[in-house]
Amino acid sequence: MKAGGAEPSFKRVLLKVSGEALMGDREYGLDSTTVERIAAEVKAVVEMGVEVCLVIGGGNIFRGISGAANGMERASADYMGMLATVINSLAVQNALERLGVSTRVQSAIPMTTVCEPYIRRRAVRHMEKGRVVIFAAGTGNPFFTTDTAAALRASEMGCDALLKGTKVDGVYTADPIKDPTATRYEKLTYLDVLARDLGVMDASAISLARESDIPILVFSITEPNGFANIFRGSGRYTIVTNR
Ligand SMILES: Nc1ncnc2c1ncn2[C@@H]1O[C@H](COP(=O)(O)OP(=O)(O)OP(=O)(O)O)[C@@H](O)[C@H]1O
Ligand SMILES: O=c1ccn([C@@H]2O[C@H](COP(=O)(O)O)[C@@H](O)[C@H]2O)c(=O)[nH]1
Repeated sequence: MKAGGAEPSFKRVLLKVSGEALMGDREYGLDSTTVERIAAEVKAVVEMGVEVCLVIGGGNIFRGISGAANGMERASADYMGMLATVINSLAVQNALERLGVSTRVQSAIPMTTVCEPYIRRRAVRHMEKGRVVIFAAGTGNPFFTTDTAAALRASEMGCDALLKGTKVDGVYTADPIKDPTATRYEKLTYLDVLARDLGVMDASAISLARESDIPILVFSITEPNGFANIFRGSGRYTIVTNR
């Protein structure tokens, strides 16, 4: 499947959805209309013949760093954040299955009465069978983020691209939500993102994607069809690669 006109074909991709994007206009938690819209876009992309796996953030429920700022031990707070991503993953799984999309949730923190534990070879097999695999609980380790989990799972699954769906439509010279004068890049290298300290994704995720040579496409998932349009050749995104 072609993405972005002149971009290479993507057969298997990992979509990272920020937790905050699942809030819609709410201040906290999940907006069911937004979850259903994103699920419908994932279904459309699967129907184009693309193998899709997902990592969902937890920022709409809990971030470890906020717990630590309020005096909690950081590792415990991070485990709470990881559990938040499991809640989001189950919500997205449910929305996909209501649309008839076959899915599996695999958690990096084993909770076998709720979902499968993460087993790499099993996840690959699910994807080969056309199932959407949702990787929950981040990396399973505190002090990391779901961006790093996304780069890790994309590497392990042999994905052709990591698509980061967030609230902004690409990478900017500064955070566009805080700085209205920030300008948008069309294309960057991993080293540019690291050297210019562009905060759209954490440095460990960028470094891992760089090592695995997996292009990162940053796009707005709050924009209707933001994800599906990338595969229709009409998507708006910033692409981060080695060159
Ligand atoms: N240079 C930059 N270019 C674009 N966005 C930036 C930049 N610097 C900071 N940002 C901010 O980074 C955010 C992307 O992170 P995002 O909100 O997706 O967080 P996350 O940790 O991936 O997910 P969650 O919402 O689950 O915490 C954007 O919404 C944007 O406001
Ligand atoms: O590998 C990981 C992934 C996540 N966490 C914790 O979860 C929250 C939510 O993830 P976001 O990436 O911020 O959406 C994060 O703030 C961490 O507290 C983790 O510890 N390890």
